Amino acid sequence: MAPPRKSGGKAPKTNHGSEKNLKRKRGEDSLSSLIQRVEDLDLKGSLKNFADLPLSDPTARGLTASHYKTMTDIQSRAISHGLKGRDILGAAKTGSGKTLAFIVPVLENLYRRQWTEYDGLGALILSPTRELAIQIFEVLRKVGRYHGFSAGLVIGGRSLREEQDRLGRMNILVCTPGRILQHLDQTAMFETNNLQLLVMDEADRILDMGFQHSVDAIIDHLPKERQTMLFSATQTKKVSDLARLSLQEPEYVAVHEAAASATPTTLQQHYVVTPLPQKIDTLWSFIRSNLKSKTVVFLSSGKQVRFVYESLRHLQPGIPLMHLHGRQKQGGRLDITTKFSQSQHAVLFATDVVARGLDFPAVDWVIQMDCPEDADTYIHRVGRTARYERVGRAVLFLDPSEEKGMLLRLEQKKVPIERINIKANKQQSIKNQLQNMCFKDPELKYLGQKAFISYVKSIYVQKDKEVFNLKELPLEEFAGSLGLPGPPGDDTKERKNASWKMASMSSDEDDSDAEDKKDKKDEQQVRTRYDRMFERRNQDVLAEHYHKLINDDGTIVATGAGNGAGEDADEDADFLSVKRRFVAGDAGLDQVNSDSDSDASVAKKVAIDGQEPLVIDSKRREKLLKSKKKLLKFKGKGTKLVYDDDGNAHEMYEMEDEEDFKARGDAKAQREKFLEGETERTRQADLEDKEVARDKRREKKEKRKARERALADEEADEERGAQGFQLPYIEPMDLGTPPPSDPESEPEKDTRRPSKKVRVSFAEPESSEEESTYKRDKTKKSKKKAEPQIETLGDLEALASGLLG
Ligand SMILES: Nc1ncnc2c1ncn2[C@@H]1O[C@H](COP(=O)(O)OP(=O)(O)OP(=O)(O)O)[C@@H](O)[C@H]1O
Repeated sequence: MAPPRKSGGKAPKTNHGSEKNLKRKRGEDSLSSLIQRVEDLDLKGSLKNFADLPLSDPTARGLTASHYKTMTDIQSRAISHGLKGRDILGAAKTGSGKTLAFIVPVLENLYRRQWTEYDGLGALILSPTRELAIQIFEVLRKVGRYHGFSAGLVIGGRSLREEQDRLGRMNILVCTPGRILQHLDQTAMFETNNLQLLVMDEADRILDMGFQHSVDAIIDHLPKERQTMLFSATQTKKVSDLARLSLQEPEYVAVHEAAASATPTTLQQHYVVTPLPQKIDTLWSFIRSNLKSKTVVFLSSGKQVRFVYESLRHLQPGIPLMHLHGRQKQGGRLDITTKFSQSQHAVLFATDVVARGLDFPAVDWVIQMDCPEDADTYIHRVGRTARYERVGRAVLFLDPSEEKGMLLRLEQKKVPIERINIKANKQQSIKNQLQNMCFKDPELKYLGQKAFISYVKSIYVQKDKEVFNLKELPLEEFAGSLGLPGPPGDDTKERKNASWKMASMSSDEDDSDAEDKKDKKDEQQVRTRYDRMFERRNQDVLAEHYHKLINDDGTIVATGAGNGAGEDADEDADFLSVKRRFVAGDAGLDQVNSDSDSDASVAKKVAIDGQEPLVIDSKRREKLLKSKKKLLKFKGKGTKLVYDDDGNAHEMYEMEDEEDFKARGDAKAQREKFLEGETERTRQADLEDKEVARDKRREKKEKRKARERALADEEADEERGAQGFQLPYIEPMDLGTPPPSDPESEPEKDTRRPSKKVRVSFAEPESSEEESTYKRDKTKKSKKKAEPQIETLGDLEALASGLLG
């Protein structure tokens, strides 16, 4: 931040000028000395503290203010290379401080180039998830607070247009691949020609198949001559990846390569062998015995997460439960992330959307209820605990069929893990409660069915068949453990129970069979409200889907909807496909509105006014039949009627009686009189129309003027904001600001630059009081800067939007 200007009388012009020159000279000297120190930096030497590094004053102050003093291993090794502009492949254990290892070089390398907003985008930092991007942005904001760069967070969730307007002014962007690609393709003002640094956090994830297309397209937009830094706990060294990124003799900085384990030494890792049908009981028992802990539970899909969260929530374990998966709305995801971060005791059920990079403070346990797809995913998941020298514990649940294969994979990756057993007296079964709940609550049962199917699919699509073997899994018992009467679509099981029988009235049954109809009628009489709900909700729907998935012989068939484990794509559309069926009869329109419990999935015929019946075989058609307007087209043209004073209806143009007509006089005279009357009526109508048109023109003009006035006001506001008087997160600053402790040495403003250009900084907004003083007197500058009140990620989002503003 620029130090306060001296108040008081004006200094003589000549003195002022020479003072400025002096300051500029000092600034230039300190910059060239910094550049020299970086050149002289010995890459082999091991530095311990940030203070040992050749860093600019704003970065050094940012680090101190954020309480970073001693460097971690990866920081002391990677930052030196980064400062020298080398390409880096950085690999270090989870929670070991990789974020700072790239943030510091980003800030420093732009600083030494004296980067300003006129130079455009200088650094692009890519993250695979929005949550991680926000976290990186927060670190950047904290450490870079004394710099004058503009920084933005581009992760979607707001309109493209809003972001477009601000993107052109950014020096550093933290973003997710999809969103930035959208801008690169569509935002005219967004130039990357000048880009100096590209960073990929969780690089192996960004470079994998899921992001391949986006990343390749992004790289196409970037200049080849740039510094590239890739970081991950499980780093890629694939030559093909390095070629894709045009890395130039990258420095492989792998801190844990020589270490005995790939995971933090402060992390205790265990596994329990718990057959698939007992997993949920084991989880419940674990939660009940750890009510004073903070735990993350990983599951393989969003549907699993939802079901486990909802069902355990109903059972009220005595600790707050939260859930997070990719299909949730952005705002909700951020709220949960913040809430869990701030919680002391809580359980978060999550998919791998939180497996990488997220730095939740003080997590005690990581439970992997569903086996991770590979050892790398395991390492990232357990990395949510035991971060930066803290202790933590992790437990992996393995079905007996997964034990051998998974342990081998973990051993190959140097993950030390030991078996533990569950104390028999602590194990509780919630099977009966779940069955009860699913019976009473069709929504929950529906979630259970979806969870079951998504789990089966996730196992089926796993690549590592030595670990995942669907045939070995007791699926029937697994369904039972979720509170389901059997695997969705398993008719034999359901037929055992009379109350479930109606559920098997699937689309395969022949309605023309009179016997069958009678049976159904009888059964209908004993059906309960729940029975009807079950039929309506899910049995048929999921049964069909499940049949598509599983052949008669029990083997799995490819459905084309094979999503990867952990993928949360909603297949509801598939589930809800309804077979065409017709019911005889010509029920009236009312039938559409009647209770559709028993035949929601069955097509109906509806006759309208004796016309050819319409077949209702889809929701869309049923909706159509409820729309009066749309139905008109089936009703034929109406006739316009006029009513006399007695309320009798008449045709519009009824023929008059001839005698009556003659009695009124000569036909010619009558015609002329009629014409005269009509001419006068038309003239009057014309006058009225003109009046209305005039009013409309006037109104339009007034609106236009109001718009122009508002625009002019806005421009004036912007103008004021551009001078640092109004917009909250914008403040004019100089690059290369020397320490404020020495106000004399502040380099002068670069007078070559136009004075009204916007400079966006990491600096926090002034307090409102200070701000108003600031506005009143342009010459007085607030001496003190308020610390930002960033308590939640929501605040951070707001700040990010501010920075983008
Ligand atoms: N030099 C340091 N001194 C003190 N704390 C630090 C230091 N560097 C990082 N930390 C803290 O360590 C924690 C983990 O850092 P960070 O998130 O950068 O780890 P990471 O290596 O990126 O982890 P992951 O592999 O899970 O992404 C953070 O809370 C961070 O504030």
